[in-house]
Amino acid sequence: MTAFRKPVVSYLGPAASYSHQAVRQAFSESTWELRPAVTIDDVFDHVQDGHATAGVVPFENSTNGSVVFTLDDLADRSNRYANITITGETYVDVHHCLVGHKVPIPVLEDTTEGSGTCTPTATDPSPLKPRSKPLGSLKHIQRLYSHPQAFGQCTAFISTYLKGVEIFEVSSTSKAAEIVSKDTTGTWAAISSQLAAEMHGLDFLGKSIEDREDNTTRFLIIGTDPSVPSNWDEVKKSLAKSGSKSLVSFTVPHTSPGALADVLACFQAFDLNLTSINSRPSLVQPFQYIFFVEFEGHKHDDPDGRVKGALEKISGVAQSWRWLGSWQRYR
Ligand SMILES: O=C(O)C(=O)C[C@]1(C(=O)O)C=C[C@@H](O)C=C1
Repeated sequence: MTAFRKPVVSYLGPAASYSHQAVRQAFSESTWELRPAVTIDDVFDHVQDGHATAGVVPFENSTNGSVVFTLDDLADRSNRYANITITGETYVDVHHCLVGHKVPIPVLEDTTEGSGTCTPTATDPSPLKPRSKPLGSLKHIQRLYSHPQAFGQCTAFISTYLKGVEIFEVSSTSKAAEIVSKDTTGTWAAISSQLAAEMHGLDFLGKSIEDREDNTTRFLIIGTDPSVPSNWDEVKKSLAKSGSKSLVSFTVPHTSPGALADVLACFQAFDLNLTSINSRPSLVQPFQYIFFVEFEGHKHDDPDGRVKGALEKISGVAQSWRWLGSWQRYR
């Protein structure tokens, strides 16, 4: 008798990362094996090479913008991820904690919190006010670990209460908590989820330290099978209710004026509403770009042929282009 093996979905780990929350939201552990990967590149590799059926990767954050690691993999400059397509999306509300070790014996005169006001500078004349205060002294903190996206989401708290602290960018927020749990000096701290702190037995030095209360990250679900699913009729009903989105990447001839506008006009010509535009360097020539356009519409659920029409028109004006997927929208 052969044991039933669950299909694998890969995500940026270790456990208790925000990607872990996203994958648990979108995939049931009763039918899927949720497997942590070390980097976003690894998630793409595992899916492309068939070691995972699906992957979950962060795409954009409402406070700090695009996740460039994911865009770079989608740009696929060396044709490593030729079979990857986007099949879905999910959103996670992101509330960061500052975690580490409390000062063992608080110093009497150390009230630490300060005024909670950043000093205005020439480059930032009206700095953001942090939303929350530290839960105790931070004077002992010398190192701060987190994922670059998380640093970008907590700028007011960091610049107000952790000025001068050395910053260490690591592969995920849960990795940061894991690193800090091994600190024997008591002077390191991490920005991570509450769950990661609890998992590693760390103290809470701050809660809700993100700049904005509505801080949300959108994750994409990736796979390698662009064909229509077997339960297509059911899927179509959901698409009709919530709508759908598609993503294309393209390059344009950089010497011809208006080339980018020509591609954008293809969407306008077929009345397709754009939902996001991004770009990443092509790495072919300095200051040439790969563009990403996300729009409302689905390649396989396109009764009036608008998506088909736009894609055909794009192939006539772009230097190169690629459909990266169509999926049900959640927001
Ligand atoms: O570091 C994590 O916990 C992640 O899952 C990555 C990530 C990201 O890259 O955006 C996910 C959500 C938050 O925006 C911060 C970090």
